[in-house]
Amino acid sequence: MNNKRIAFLGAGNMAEAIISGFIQSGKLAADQLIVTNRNNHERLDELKKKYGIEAVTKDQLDYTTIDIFILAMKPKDIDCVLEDLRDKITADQLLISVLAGISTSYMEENLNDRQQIIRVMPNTSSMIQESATAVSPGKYVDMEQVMLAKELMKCIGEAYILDEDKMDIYTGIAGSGPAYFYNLMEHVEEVGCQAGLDRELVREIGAQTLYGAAKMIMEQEETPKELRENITSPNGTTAAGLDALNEHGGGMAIIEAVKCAAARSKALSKKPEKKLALQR
Ligand SMILES: NC(=O)C1=CN([C@@H]2O[C@H](COP(=O)(O)OP(=O)(O)OC[C@H]3O[C@@H](n4cnc5c(N)ncnc54)[C@H](O)[C@@H]3O)[C@@H](O)[C@H]2O)C=CC1
Ligand SMILES: O=C(O)[C@@H]1CCC=N1
Repeated sequence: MNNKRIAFLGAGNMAEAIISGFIQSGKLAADQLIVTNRNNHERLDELKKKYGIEAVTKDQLDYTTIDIFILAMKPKDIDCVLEDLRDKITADQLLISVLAGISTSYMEENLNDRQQIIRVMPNTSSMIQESATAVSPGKYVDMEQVMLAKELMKCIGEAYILDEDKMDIYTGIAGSGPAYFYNLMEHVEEVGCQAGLDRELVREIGAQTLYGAAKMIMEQEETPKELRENITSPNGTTAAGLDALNEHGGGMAIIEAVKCAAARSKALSKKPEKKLALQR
Protein backbone atom coordinates (compact mmCIF):
# COMPACT_ATOMS: atom_id res chain seq x y z
CA MET A 1 0.00 0.00 0.00
CA ASN A 2 2.82 2.40 0.84
CA ASN A 3 4.28 2.32 -2.68
CA LYS A 4 1.00 2.96 -4.54
CA ARG A 5 0.09 6.21 -6.24
CA ILE A 6 -3.58 6.96 -5.79
CA ALA A 7 -5.50 9.52 -7.88
CA PHE A 8 -8.96 10.79 -6.97
CA LEU A 9 -11.14 11.66 -9.97
CA GLY A 10 -13.47 14.09 -8.26
CA ALA A 11 -12.63 16.59 -5.53
CA GLY A 12 -15.93 16.90 -3.68
CA ASN A 13 -17.17 16.00 -0.20
CA MET A 14 -16.56 12.28 -0.46
CA ALA A 15 -13.09 12.61 -1.98
CA GLU A 16 -12.10 14.99 0.80
CA ALA A 17 -13.53 12.73 3.51
CA ILE A 18 -11.47 9.79 2.19
CA ILE A 19 -8.32 11.89 1.74
CA SER A 20 -8.66 13.15 5.31
CA GLY A 21 -9.07 9.61 6.67
CA PHE A 22 -6.16 8.30 4.59
CA ILE A 23 -3.82 10.99 5.88
CA GLN A 24 -4.95 10.65 9.50
CA SER A 25 -4.42 6.88 9.37
CA GLY A 26 -0.69 7.47 8.91
CA LYS A 27 -0.66 4.50 6.52
CA LEU A 28 -0.55 6.65 3.41
CA ALA A 29 1.78 9.56 2.81
CA ALA A 30 0.53 12.81 1.31
CA ASP A 31 2.86 12.38 -1.67
CA GLN A 32 1.07 9.17 -2.65
CA LEU A 33 -2.20 11.05 -3.19
CA ILE A 34 -3.32 13.23 -6.10
CA VAL A 35 -6.72 14.84 -6.35
CA THR A 36 -8.30 16.02 -9.61
CA ASN A 37 -11.43 17.68 -10.88
CA ARG A 38 -12.49 19.15 -14.21
CA ASN A 39 -11.37 22.76 -13.75
CA ASN A 40 -12.22 24.11 -10.31
CA HIS A 41 -8.75 25.43 -9.43
CA GLU A 42 -9.93 27.13 -6.26
CA ARG A 43 -11.09 23.80 -4.83
CA LEU A 44 -7.85 22.10 -5.89
CA ASP A 45 -5.80 24.80 -4.16
CA GLU A 46 -7.90 24.38 -1.03
CA LEU A 47 -7.27 20.61 -0.86
CA LYS A 48 -3.60 21.02 -1.70
CA LYS A 49 -3.14 23.50 1.13
CA LYS A 50 -5.18 21.55 3.66
CA TYR A 51 -3.69 18.07 3.11
CA GLY A 52 -0.34 18.75 1.41
CA ILE A 53 -1.29 16.53 -1.53
CA GLU A 54 -0.86 17.10 -5.25
CA ALA A 55 -3.92 18.64 -6.92
CA VAL A 56 -4.32 19.03 -10.69
CA THR A 57 -7.13 19.15 -13.22
CA LYS A 58 -7.98 15.82 -14.82
CA ASP A 59 -6.34 16.91 -18.07
CA GLN A 60 -3.06 17.68 -16.30
CA LEU A 61 -2.87 14.23 -14.69
CA ASP A 62 -0.27 11.75 -15.98
CA TYR A 63 -2.50 8.66 -15.99
CA THR A 64 0.43 6.28 -16.63
CA THR A 65 1.97 6.96 -13.20
CA ILE A 66 -1.15 5.97 -11.24
CA ASP A 67 -1.71 2.55 -9.62
CA ILE A 68 -5.19 3.17 -8.23
CA PHE A 69 -7.91 5.56 -9.39
CA ILE A 70 -10.67 6.42 -6.94
CA LEU A 71 -13.74 7.50 -8.90
CA ALA A 72 -15.48 10.15 -6.78
CA MET A 73 -17.66 12.15 -9.14
CA LYS A 74 -21.49 12.13 -9.21
CA PRO A 75 -23.17 9.13 -10.84
CA LYS A 76 -24.54 11.38 -13.62
CA ASP A 77 -20.94 12.09 -14.74
CA ILE A 78 -19.91 8.45 -15.10
CA ASP A 79 -20.36 8.18 -18.88
CA CYS A 80 -18.05 11.13 -19.62
CA VAL A 81 -15.49 9.71 -17.24
CA LEU A 82 -15.56 6.21 -18.75
CA GLU A 83 -15.19 7.63 -22.25
CA ASP A 84 -12.30 9.75 -21.07
CA LEU A 85 -10.56 6.94 -19.17
CA ARG A 86 -10.80 4.23 -21.83
CA ASP A 87 -7.83 5.43 -23.81
CA LYS A 88 -5.81 6.62 -20.85
CA ILE A 89 -5.60 3.58 -18.58
CA THR A 90 -4.70 -0.09 -18.85
CA ALA A 91 -6.65 -3.09 -17.52
CA ASP A 92 -4.22 -3.68 -14.65
CA GLN A 93 -4.63 -0.19 -13.20
CA LEU A 94 -7.16 -0.60 -10.40
CA LEU A 95 -10.35 1.47 -10.33
CA ILE A 96 -12.15 1.90 -7.02
CA SER A 97 -15.56 3.51 -7.49
CA VAL A 98 -17.49 5.18 -4.67
CA LEU A 99 -20.42 6.06 -6.96
CA ALA A 100 -23.86 5.14 -5.68
CA GLY A 101 -25.78 2.83 -7.98
CA ILE A 102 -23.21 2.37 -10.75
CA SER A 103 -22.51 -1.34 -11.16
CA THR A 104 -19.10 -2.90 -11.76
CA SER A 105 -20.54 -4.66 -14.83
CA TYR A 106 -21.55 -1.32 -16.37
CA MET A 107 -18.06 0.05 -15.84
CA GLU A 108 -16.44 -3.18 -17.06
CA GLU A 109 -18.50 -3.15 -20.26
CA ASN A 110 -17.38 0.37 -21.01
CA LEU A 111 -13.68 0.15 -20.18
CA ASN A 112 -10.79 -2.07 -21.23
CA ASP A 113 -11.21 -5.79 -21.55
CA ARG A 114 -10.83 -7.38 -18.08
CA GLN A 115 -10.45 -3.99 -16.34
CA GLN A 116 -9.77 -4.34 -12.61
CA ILE A 117 -12.67 -2.62 -10.83
CA ILE A 118 -13.89 -2.59 -7.25
CA ARG A 119 -17.01 -0.82 -6.06
CA VAL A 120 -17.06 0.55 -2.54
CA MET A 121 -19.66 2.37 -0.48
CA PRO A 122 -18.16 4.51 2.30
CA ASN A 123 -19.83 7.34 4.18
CA THR A 124 -18.67 10.81 5.16
CA SER A 125 -17.47 9.59 8.56
CA SER A 126 -14.37 8.58 6.55
CA MET A 127 -13.30 12.11 7.48
CA ILE A 128 -12.54 10.90 11.02
CA GLN A 129 -11.75 7.27 10.15
CA GLU A 130 -15.19 6.08 11.31
CA SER A 131 -16.79 5.04 8.01
CA ALA A 132 -18.57 1.70 7.58
CA THR A 133 -17.47 0.82 4.05
CA ALA A 134 -18.67 -2.02 1.83
CA VAL A 135 -16.27 -3.46 -0.75
CA SER A 136 -17.65 -5.36 -3.78
CA PRO A 137 -15.14 -6.77 -6.26
CA GLY A 138 -15.79 -6.72 -9.99
CA LYS A 139 -15.45 -9.81 -12.22
CA TYR A 140 -11.83 -9.44 -13.24
CA VAL A 141 -10.20 -8.24 -10.09
CA ASP A 142 -7.70 -10.55 -8.39
CA MET A 143 -7.74 -11.38 -4.69
CA GLU A 144 -4.59 -9.37 -4.01
CA GLN A 145 -6.32 -6.22 -5.29
CA VAL A 146 -9.46 -6.96 -3.24
CA MET A 147 -7.33 -7.28 -0.11
CA LEU A 148 -5.54 -4.05 -1.00
CA ALA A 149 -8.85 -2.24 -1.46
CA LYS A 150 -10.10 -3.57 1.88
CA GLU A 151 -6.88 -2.48 3.58
CA LEU A 152 -7.28 0.98 2.04
CA MET A 153 -10.88 1.20 3.20
CA LYS A 154 -9.82 0.13 6.68
CA CYS A 155 -7.74 3.33 6.79
CA ILE A 156 -11.06 5.22 6.88
CA GLY A 157 -12.94 3.00 9.36
CA GLU A 158 -14.42 -0.50 9.22
CA ALA A 159 -14.62 -2.34 5.90
CA TYR A 160 -16.78 -5.28 4.86
CA ILE A 161 -16.59 -7.42 1.71
CA LEU A 162 -20.12 -7.58 0.32
CA ASP A 163 -21.85 -9.20 -2.66
CA GLU A 164 -22.71 -6.47 -5.12
CA ASP A 165 -26.40 -7.40 -5.16
CA LYS A 166 -26.54 -6.10 -1.56
CA MET A 167 -24.99 -2.75 -2.43
CA ASP A 168 -28.31 -0.88 -2.80
CA ILE A 169 -29.57 -1.79 0.65
CA TYR A 170 -26.10 -1.18 2.10
CA THR A 171 -26.16 2.29 0.57
CA GLY A 172 -29.58 2.92 2.16
CA ILE A 173 -28.27 1.86 5.56
CA ALA A 174 -24.66 3.03 5.74
CA GLY A 175 -23.90 5.29 2.77
CA SER A 176 -26.83 7.60 3.44
CA GLY A 177 -27.16 6.51 7.08
CA PRO A 178 -25.27 9.35 8.78
CA ALA A 179 -27.79 11.80 7.28
CA TYR A 180 -30.69 10.14 9.13
CA PHE A 181 -28.87 10.55 12.43
CA TYR A 182 -27.90 14.13 11.63
CA ASN A 183 -31.53 14.85 10.81
CA LEU A 184 -32.62 13.23 14.07
CA MET A 185 -30.14 15.47 15.88
CA GLU A 186 -31.51 18.57 14.12
CA HIS A 187 -34.91 17.75 15.62
CA VAL A 188 -33.45 17.04 19.06
CA GLU A 189 -31.64 20.38 18.88
CA GLU A 190 -34.84 22.15 17.92
CA VAL A 191 -36.98 20.72 20.70
CA GLY A 192 -34.23 21.38 23.26
CA CYS A 193 -33.95 25.00 22.13
CA GLN A 194 -37.72 25.47 22.21
CA ALA A 195 -37.64 24.34 25.86
CA GLY A 196 -35.00 26.98 26.65
CA LEU A 197 -31.72 25.03 26.42
CA ASP A 198 -28.71 26.65 24.84
CA ARG A 199 -28.25 25.39 21.24
CA GLU A 200 -24.57 24.49 21.63
CA LEU A 201 -25.29 22.67 24.87
CA VAL A 202 -28.21 20.67 23.53
CA ARG A 203 -26.12 19.73 20.50
CA GLU A 204 -23.42 18.38 22.78
CA ILE A 205 -25.91 16.54 24.99
CA GLY A 206 -27.64 14.99 21.98
CA ALA A 207 -24.37 13.93 20.40
CA GLN A 208 -23.09 12.38 23.63
CA THR A 209 -26.37 10.49 23.97
CA LEU A 210 -26.13 9.16 20.39
CA TYR A 211 -22.46 8.31 20.82
CA GLY A 212 -23.12 6.51 24.13
CA ALA A 213 -25.94 4.47 22.59
CA ALA A 214 -23.77 3.51 19.58
CA LYS A 215 -20.93 2.50 21.89
CA MET A 216 -23.31 0.42 24.05
CA ILE A 217 -24.48 -1.47 20.96
CA MET A 218 -20.90 -2.09 19.91
CA GLU A 219 -19.44 -2.98 23.29
CA GLN A 220 -22.21 -4.71 25.25
CA GLU A 221 -23.59 -8.16 24.55
CA GLU A 222 -27.24 -7.13 24.67
CA THR A 223 -29.21 -6.61 21.47
CA PRO A 224 -30.62 -3.15 20.69
CA LYS A 225 -34.03 -4.47 21.78
CA GLU A 226 -32.64 -5.56 25.17
CA LEU A 227 -30.81 -2.27 25.60
CA ARG A 228 -34.02 -0.39 24.84
CA GLU A 229 -35.97 -2.51 27.31
CA ASN A 230 -33.35 -1.81 30.01
CA ILE A 231 -34.17 1.90 29.81
CA THR A 232 -37.92 1.49 29.70
CA SER A 233 -39.55 1.47 33.14
CA PRO A 234 -43.23 0.51 33.18
CA ASN A 235 -45.27 3.68 32.99
CA GLY A 236 -42.08 5.72 33.02
CA THR A 237 -40.72 8.53 30.86
CA THR A 238 -39.14 6.29 28.19
CA ALA A 239 -42.38 4.34 27.71
CA ALA A 240 -44.20 7.64 27.20
CA GLY A 241 -41.54 8.76 24.70
CA LEU A 242 -41.49 5.48 22.79
CA ASP A 243 -45.28 5.38 22.61
CA ALA A 244 -45.27 8.83 21.03
CA LEU A 245 -42.45 7.83 18.69
CA ASN A 246 -44.39 4.83 17.46
CA GLU A 247 -47.70 6.71 17.27
CA HIS A 248 -45.94 9.16 14.96
CA GLY A 249 -44.48 6.39 12.83
CA GLY A 250 -40.88 6.60 14.11
CA GLY A 251 -39.88 2.99 13.38
CA MET A 252 -41.71 2.87 10.06
CA ALA A 253 -40.15 6.17 9.05
CA ILE A 254 -36.65 4.70 9.38
CA ILE A 255 -37.64 1.57 7.46
CA GLU A 256 -39.06 3.72 4.67
CA ALA A 257 -36.00 5.97 4.64
CA VAL A 258 -33.65 3.01 4.15
CA LYS A 259 -35.93 1.40 1.55
CA CYS A 260 -36.32 4.62 -0.45
CA ALA A 261 -32.58 5.32 -0.41
CA ALA A 262 -31.93 1.74 -1.56
CA ALA A 263 -34.54 2.11 -4.32
CA ARG A 264 -32.85 5.32 -5.45
CA SER A 265 -29.49 3.54 -5.56
CA LYS A 266 -31.08 0.83 -7.72
CA ALA A 267 -32.63 3.44 -10.00
CA LEU A 268 -29.24 5.09 -10.50
CA SER A 269 -27.78 1.82 -11.72
CA LYS A 270 -26.97 1.39 -15.37
CA LYS A 271 -27.35 -1.90 -17.13
CA PRO A 272 -24.38 -3.46 -18.94
CA GLU A 273 -26.37 -3.74 -22.17
CA LYS A 274 -26.47 0.07 -22.26
CA LYS A 275 -23.01 0.21 -23.82
CA LEU A 276 -21.78 3.65 -24.60
CA ALA A 277 -21.87 4.72 -28.23
CA LEU A 278 -18.12 5.24 -28.36
CA GLN A 279 -17.28 1.74 -27.17
CA ARG A 280 -14.36 0.32 -29.12
N1 LIG B 1 -21.46 12.36 -0.05
C1 LIG B 1 -21.63 11.17 0.50
O1 LIG B 1 -22.02 11.03 1.67
C2 LIG B 1 -21.32 9.93 -0.28
C3 LIG B 1 -21.14 10.00 -1.66
N2 LIG B 1 -20.88 8.86 -2.36
C4 LIG B 1 -20.67 8.97 -3.79
O2 LIG B 1 -19.54 9.80 -3.97
C5 LIG B 1 -19.64 10.48 -5.20
C6 LIG B 1 -19.27 11.94 -5.01
O3 LIG B 1 -20.18 12.52 -4.11
P1 LIG B 1 -19.87 13.94 -3.47
O4 LIG B 1 -18.43 14.01 -3.11
O5 LIG B 1 -20.88 14.15 -2.42
O6 LIG B 1 -20.14 14.90 -4.73
P2 LIG B 1 -19.56 16.36 -5.04
O7 LIG B 1 -20.49 16.98 -5.97
O8 LIG B 1 -19.22 17.03 -3.75
O9 LIG B 1 -18.18 16.06 -5.80
C7 LIG B 1 -18.12 15.59 -7.11
C8 LIG B 1 -16.76 15.99 -7.69
O10 LIG B 1 -16.55 15.36 -8.95
C9 LIG B 1 -15.91 16.31 -9.82
N3 LIG B 1 -16.05 15.83 -11.20
C10 LIG B 1 -17.15 15.82 -11.99
N4 LIG B 1 -16.85 15.29 -13.20
C11 LIG B 1 -15.52 14.96 -13.16
C12 LIG B 1 -14.63 14.38 -14.09
N5 LIG B 1 -15.03 14.04 -15.31
N6 LIG B 1 -13.34 14.16 -13.72
C13 LIG B 1 -12.92 14.50 -12.47
N7 LIG B 1 -13.75 15.06 -11.55
C14 LIG B 1 -15.01 15.29 -11.89
C15 LIG B 1 -16.59 17.60 -9.45
O11 LIG B 1 -15.83 18.70 -9.90
C16 LIG B 1 -16.59 17.49 -7.93
O12 LIG B 1 -15.31 17.85 -7.42
C17 LIG B 1 -21.05 10.27 -5.72
O13 LIG B 1 -21.00 9.39 -6.81
C18 LIG B 1 -21.79 9.65 -4.56
O14 LIG B 1 -22.73 8.70 -5.01
C19 LIG B 1 -20.75 7.64 -1.75
C20 LIG B 1 -20.90 7.52 -0.42
C21 LIG B 1 -21.25 8.63 0.44
O1 LIG C 1 -26.90 10.92 -1.59
C1 LIG C 1 -26.20 10.21 -2.32
O2 LIG C 1 -26.61 9.86 -3.44
C2 LIG C 1 -24.84 9.75 -1.84
C3 LIG C 1 -24.69 8.26 -1.90
C4 LIG C 1 -24.62 7.78 -0.48
C5 LIG C 1 -24.59 9.02 0.30
N1 LIG C 1 -24.66 10.07 -0.44
